[in-house]
Amino acid sequence: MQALRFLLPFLKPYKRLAIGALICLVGLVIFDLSIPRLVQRIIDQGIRVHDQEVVLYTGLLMLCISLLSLAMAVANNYLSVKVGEGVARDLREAVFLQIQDLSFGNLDRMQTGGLMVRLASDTAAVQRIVNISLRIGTRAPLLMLGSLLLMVDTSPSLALRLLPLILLTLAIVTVFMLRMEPLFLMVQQQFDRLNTVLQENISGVRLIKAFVRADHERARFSEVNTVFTGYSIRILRTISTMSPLLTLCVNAGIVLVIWHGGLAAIQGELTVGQIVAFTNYLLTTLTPLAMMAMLSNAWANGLASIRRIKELLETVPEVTDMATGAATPLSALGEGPLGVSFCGVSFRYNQVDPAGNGEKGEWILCDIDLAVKPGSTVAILGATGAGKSTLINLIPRFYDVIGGSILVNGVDIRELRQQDLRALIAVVPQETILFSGTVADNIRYGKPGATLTEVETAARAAQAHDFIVRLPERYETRIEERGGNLSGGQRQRVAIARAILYQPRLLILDDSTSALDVDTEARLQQALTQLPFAHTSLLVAQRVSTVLAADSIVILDKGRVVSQGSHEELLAHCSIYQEIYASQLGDPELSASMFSEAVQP
Ligand SMILES: Nc1ncnc2c1ncn2[C@@H]1O[C@H](COP(=O)(O)OP(=O)(O)OP(=O)(O)O)[C@@H](O)[C@H]1O
Repeated sequence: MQALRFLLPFLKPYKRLAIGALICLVGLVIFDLSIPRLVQRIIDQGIRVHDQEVVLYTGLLMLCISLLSLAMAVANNYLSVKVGEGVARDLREAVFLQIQDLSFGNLDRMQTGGLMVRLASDTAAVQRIVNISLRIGTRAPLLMLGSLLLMVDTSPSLALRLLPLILLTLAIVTVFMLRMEPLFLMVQQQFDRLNTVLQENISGVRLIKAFVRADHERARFSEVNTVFTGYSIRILRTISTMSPLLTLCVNAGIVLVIWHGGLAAIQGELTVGQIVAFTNYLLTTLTPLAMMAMLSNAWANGLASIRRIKELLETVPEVTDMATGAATPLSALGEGPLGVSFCGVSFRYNQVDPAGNGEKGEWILCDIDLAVKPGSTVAILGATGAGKSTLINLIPRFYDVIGGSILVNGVDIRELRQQDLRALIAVVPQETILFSGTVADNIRYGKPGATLTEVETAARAAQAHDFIVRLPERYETRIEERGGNLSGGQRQRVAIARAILYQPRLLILDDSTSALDVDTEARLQQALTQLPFAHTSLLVAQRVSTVLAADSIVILDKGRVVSQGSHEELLAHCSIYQEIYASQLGDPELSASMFSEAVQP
């Protein structure tokens, strides 16, 4: 019932088509049920009394009904397929949009494989269930009910004798359906796992080869595959036990009808036509029951899919906007580069524990106070795992702070609509993401209307132009999936060009120059200071060379700000900075010249 309630809004736009399909179906059932009655008439009022006219006219009537049945069946199929496809398309879109709407925190807990299954297989399973419901799924119970009534009408005493057998068949089907539902659910879960492993293997195939882990991955896949196959076999075994049992019930029914009916006919209580009609009605009672049991596969599958889609669509994004109208308008931020203030910010992942077992993540950021002046360049330096990416991910509200607040130009970011806030910021993430398409398309991603000159200017600033013009088709060269035909450093520069072209008021580079050589990085840093639009820059880095030219460097250690100042101030007073500096660039004295080179315009 819950599943139906969930599906109703998706069915609403196709109400007329669905009603049309059901009307055809009712017509079809009426025609189906009329045939045995006409057969009875041919036998009793035609063949038995040698009345050719009755045989001829009734035969013709049956032919007309068959043709009408055919037309109804075609119309019913056409309409139900349209409804099923339409509902599936709308569901796919809803799932897709929901995935887009979910916050990073929600997505962290969902596996990509599972989401792909939701989008592809689950929506297809719902399409099947809608399609089936408008066809055989409704036709079968209607036929059964009609046949039962007509059996009683034909011979109440014979119908009464057959009642135990019909109830037994119903019980068998119910037991099998109940047994199969959890099995189908398990099959779907295993299918999710199978997809996840497969997807990880496809995306990580280079790594697997490099570490010679093919055997390990084969074993992992084989394990999931075996479990999946095991459940599938259990389902097939259950179905193959049920089929002969149902056939036995149908055959037993026919024997009972012929036996009791035959005796009644000898005593003149029943006609031959009535026995034939009764046998037909018995078949149209029991056969749909068997069909429904077979369809229980699709039903259970579809219901499990609906449950999973429902769960996904009902997931509340962890980061939400204030109610419409209550959000602060962007105009409150004024013009020009953004200033960012962290006021006592604390954060941990898994603050919302989906399992409800009270386990929450460790604190990743503790009591961060930090001010980034508008128009300045601030670098965040720290060891791996210090919380640098986490810190900058809080600014565009990829995650919401748990303690404290973040202000942008004096406005708490939670008062801004996520879309508005993000439109002011360009983030170059640590892991470069490129889409398949041309180099120019990728650079234009945030500003689709940009001219080629604008694209080139951004690429020059990102130190990408030189390598792009050496590509076979320059800016029109196609980038393969995930940038497979570019080097790591080239990918990073395309991603930086994309952010520059966007002309954000706050530019965040999350360790996105890590694959560049020191010279290229220095040129890039230089170019970033001369961008033709007013902006604030936040640079996350592990390398000291990346942060030398920043106005201010923040040292983050184990989620806390341990020091902040210019390169010279930190070199003089901050022991962690001195250590990082010495480990990466050697003797501070010797490297002083490098610093002056980096900051020279
Ligand atoms: N999505 C996540 N879910 C749970 N924990 C996370 C997540 N992302 C990061 N962490 C944890 O948060 C801590 C800080 O990670 P973060 O990526 O912010 O560090 P970082 O300083 O940027 O490190 P690196 O320089 O290696 O990128 C790590 O212990 C990491 O395991």
